[in-house]
Amino acid sequence: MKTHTLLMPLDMHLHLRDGVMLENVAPLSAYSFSGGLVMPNLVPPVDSLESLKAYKERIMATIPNDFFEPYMTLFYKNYDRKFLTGIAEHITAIKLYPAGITTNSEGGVSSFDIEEMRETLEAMSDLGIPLCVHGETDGFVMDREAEFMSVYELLAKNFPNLKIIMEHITTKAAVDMLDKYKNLYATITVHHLLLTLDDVIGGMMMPHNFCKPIAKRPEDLDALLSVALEAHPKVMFGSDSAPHSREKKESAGCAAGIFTAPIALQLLCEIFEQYNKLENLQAFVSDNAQNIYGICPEFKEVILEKRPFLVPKDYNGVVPMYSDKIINWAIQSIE
Ligand SMILES: NC(=O)N[C@@H](CC(=O)O)C(=O)O
Ligand SMILES: [Zn+2]
Ligand SMILES: [Zn+2]
Repeated sequence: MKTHTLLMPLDMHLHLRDGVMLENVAPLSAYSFSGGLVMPNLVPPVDSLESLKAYKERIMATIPNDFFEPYMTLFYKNYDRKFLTGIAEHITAIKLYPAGITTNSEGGVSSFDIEEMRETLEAMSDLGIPLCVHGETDGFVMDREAEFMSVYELLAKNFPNLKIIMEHITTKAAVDMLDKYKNLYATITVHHLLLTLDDVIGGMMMPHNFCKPIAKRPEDLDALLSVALEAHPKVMFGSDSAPHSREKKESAGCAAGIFTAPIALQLLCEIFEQYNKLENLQAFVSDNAQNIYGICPEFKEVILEKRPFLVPKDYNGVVPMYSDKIINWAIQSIE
């Protein structure tokens, strides 16, 4: 049987939620990943040292028997230097959301006035805290990410020593930015390596393929594949696994977010094998992130095997992408 081994897989964009949902999904990530960058968009957002520490403890309590590092993030506000100096050692990044643009982002940034942000972003540069960004404007839905490129350029030029991570990129426009500014990086999800808008609304409407940013055009998918399959050193895997209850997904007013954490590595193997690029998957799912963030995850070895795997209908009521469908790779063992 064909197998493929991955060492210390990392998921550098992960929603673990809170409460019962946290208890349900955190063990699924902890099973197959060494660590993940945990998003701060709880209600209310994680925006203080107290709430950050308490959230990390609640995460750790759900995974008593697994080695899994929750790399914590703080919800971006125009924090002052003193506050940032005190919190720097407790966080891996700060996550910026434009106000109202995605799930639980109401308290985000409503104006990208560089002068208003200068103190915070200069302090982050000096302290070596990366800035992760959900990069969408409030324009027409298919153009939101491309329109946001001017904001990335403004940030990259004004803060040349700030590491800026374009989160969950979905367009050729974003891919083209990677080689233009030395301080711009990106995460790519597994679903954006598989889906276009057709898979969301091209036939029957598919709520479990609906997320922000929405999947785009075939040429965008090709651009994402080109950098992911080569494991371009400035891109890394971030699932953006974003669980919502079945009720919130299968309803009028479907919540944005695709739940992929438990099937992400299997799907990545399938994609990379299909394009004969399995040898680059290790860099995409771990090595690049280690270099970009300067992190050293705990040892974990995940052996995957090529065999039909029926994706569960749901995980305690949370429906994954490709629910009840057969995919071609499965997890064989983990050490
Ligand atoms: N990606 C999504 O569609 N949803 C995410 C938020 C986000 O990452 O934008 C969520 O928290 O549900
Ligand atoms: Zn986002
Ligand atoms: Zn997200």
